[in-house]
Amino acid sequence: MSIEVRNLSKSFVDGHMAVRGVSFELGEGEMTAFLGPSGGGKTTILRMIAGLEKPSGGEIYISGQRVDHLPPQERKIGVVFQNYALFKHMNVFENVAFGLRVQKQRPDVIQARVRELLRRVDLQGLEGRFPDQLSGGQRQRVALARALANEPRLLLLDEPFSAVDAQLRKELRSWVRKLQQDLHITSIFVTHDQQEALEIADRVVVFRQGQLEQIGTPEEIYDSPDTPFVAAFVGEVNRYRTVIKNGVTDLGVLQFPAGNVPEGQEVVVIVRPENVELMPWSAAADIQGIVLATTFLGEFYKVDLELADLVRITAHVPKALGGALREQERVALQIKATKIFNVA
Ligand SMILES: Nc1ncnc2c1ncn2[C@@H]1O[C@H](COP(=O)(O)OP(=O)(O)OP(=O)(O)O)[C@@H](O)[C@H]1O
Repeated sequence: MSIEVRNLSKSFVDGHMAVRGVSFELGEGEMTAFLGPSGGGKTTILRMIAGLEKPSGGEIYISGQRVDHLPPQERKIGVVFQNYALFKHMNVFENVAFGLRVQKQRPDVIQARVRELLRRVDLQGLEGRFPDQLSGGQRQRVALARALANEPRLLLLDEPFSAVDAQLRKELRSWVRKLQQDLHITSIFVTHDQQEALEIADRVVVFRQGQLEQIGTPEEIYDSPDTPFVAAFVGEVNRYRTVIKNGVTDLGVLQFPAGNVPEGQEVVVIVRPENVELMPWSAAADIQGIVLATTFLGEFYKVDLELADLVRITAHVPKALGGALREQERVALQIKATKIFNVA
């Protein structure tokens, strides 16, 4: 089911505008990540879509049907929250069956549906356990099965794995992605972890201070950020503030072509560390630098350098190269600006 939000806003009783005129459209069967720093409005938007919070303004449509006046149970939405929110006094089977019993489904239908869901979330055999007899990851899978029980047309996941450790979180993430694709269910996944958003989603929506900063595929958000904020939030950056002079950025040694940015314009230049290439030193190289520090980060080395004019830059380089670099070593560099933003 597609979902469309038009000019959605929310101010709480204290007058604080948590969401400010947000509009977007998400395609059928897509997994969308809502990404942004704490307080950006992600949870509030999700709760308004679910019907748990009343919008102050704007409209919400699911498959073209306006739903913002409907109570939550009539929206056909499944929700999984970060705190497990299972019924403690019910076993796994009853937790998953809960919504079906409310709907007064026949016992044989309930049996079949719950078994099918527990198979899907890999929890066969644990039907009789109670929530406090399960691991954190198992509990979240029960929560997911429960959210799917009534065949929702939309699945909302609010930081569902934030309470489990990093390794398990990674596993659950790829597992939920596979389940979502198997079921082809339109889903929204709230996270403030950029890695998680890029990995799990077909599309990413970045929020900041209640406003939508950018919407796009993970590649678009990473490679073509619309704002310096998005660039810095979805990856590491070198960031320089300067002006355009003689058709290039006025950064001493870093003279990036200004393109169609006018003379005298103030700009922010963003360079991703992987766009900084290190090569053996040569006196003829346009850009030369000195290695200040190297840090091993598992898949690559982070290398901090100083260039002429005291310009500092960080590079991410392959292991074979990074491991051989020494502090104070001289190197040549090739640097590509990731993006040049005009400062208003
Ligand atoms: N019930 C409430 N009453 C008043 N203010 C609220 C309420 N709920 C949220 N807010 C405020 O609205 C803003 C957005 O909060 P929200 O939880 O939507 O952000 P978020 O992006 O989901 O952040 P987090 O990642 O921390 O959950 C925050 O400034 C928050 O303090």
